[in-house]
Amino acid sequence: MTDSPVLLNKHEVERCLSYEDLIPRLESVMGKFSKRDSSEIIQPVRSVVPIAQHNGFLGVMPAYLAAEGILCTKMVTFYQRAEGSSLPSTQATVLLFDPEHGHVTAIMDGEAITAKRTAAVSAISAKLFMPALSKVLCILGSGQQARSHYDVFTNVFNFKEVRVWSRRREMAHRFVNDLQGPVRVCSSVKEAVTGADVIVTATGASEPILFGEWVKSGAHVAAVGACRPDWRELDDVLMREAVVYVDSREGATAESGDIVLSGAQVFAELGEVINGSFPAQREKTTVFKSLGMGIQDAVSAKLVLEKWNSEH
Ligand SMILES: NC(=O)C1=CN([C@@H]2O[C@H](COP(=O)(O)OP(=O)(O)OC[C@H]3O[C@@H](n4cnc5c(N)ncnc54)[C@H](O)[C@@H]3O)[C@@H](O)[C@H]2O)C=CC1
Ligand SMILES: O=C(O)C1=NCCCC1
Repeated sequence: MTDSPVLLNKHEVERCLSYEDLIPRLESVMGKFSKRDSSEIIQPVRSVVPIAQHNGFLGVMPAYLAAEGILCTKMVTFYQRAEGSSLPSTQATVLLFDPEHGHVTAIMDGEAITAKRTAAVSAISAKLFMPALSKVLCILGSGQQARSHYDVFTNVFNFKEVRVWSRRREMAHRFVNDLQGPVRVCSSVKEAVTGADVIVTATGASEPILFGEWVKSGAHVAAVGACRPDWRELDDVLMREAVVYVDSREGATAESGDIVLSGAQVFAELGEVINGSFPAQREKTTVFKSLGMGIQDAVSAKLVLEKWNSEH
């Protein structure tokens, strides 16, 4: 008879997951993933089931990390909601298994994991690719990802100015009112991104909202939205002129409209830069196209369980 799985809600998961612990684990696992050693890591591309009647998708994201003894899957739904809807667009549950015997050891909220690990990975990309002496951060969008990106970027870096743009100005003001530090609300994407050193795109857009002609040469773009092969956040000019990094080449080819439809070449995976097999071209305009990976959820969930176990 095995023990019942530990059940952790969003509040507990949030409390048990710090960026300080998360960032080094994500760097390590993404470096290992990019070595493509299947005796160490197995992570297929996400399976996606469209729910066309309701503008949604179900994604299933399994991963096995043999050396760390982590067997995990996340189930995530993402829905294109009407502006101002009280329901989150991204909802998720993460299961951890005992890899030796196959039973479930923990069932936890995946919303907090998704928000934090995605923002932490973008922060890793910024650490590698943003211009030296970056002063201005710009966030496009005002939802869950915008908030987690604001939290980690202002924690890890020292920006002099933070700007936010959201489709409805009122939502940008609501976002800013919840924060401690000063943030400038901008009325257009062009105004928000002009002169910015780092731009985070975290919207539900399916057509380009960020145009290369507005982006300062040498800026770094962490592109988090547009996770379907026919969705875009960035235009062709930006995609073709920038040096493009991705989290996973297979994921990007299967899921990123910004890459597939622009015909942009992927220069390297983030893990390949972490490993030293490809350079970080910090002096050029760079795009990190993030789609999200099961291994990121797996190491995050393990951290949460370790912390929780240490307290009980
Ligand atoms: N790369 C990754 O690992 C992950 C990516 N995502 C993606 O990140 C994006 C943001 O996710 P959440 O913050 O959870 O969603 P959310 O619903 O909390 O926020 C979405 C934001 O996008 C804005 N928006 C929606 N449609 C828009 C449009 N057509 N044009 C401009 N702005 C628009 C909304 O006003 C809101 O500010 C989504 O595309 C989601 O699929 C989410 C989780 C992980
Ligand atoms: O990695 C994830 O988790 C997600 N990626 C894209 C969209 C929703 C969730």
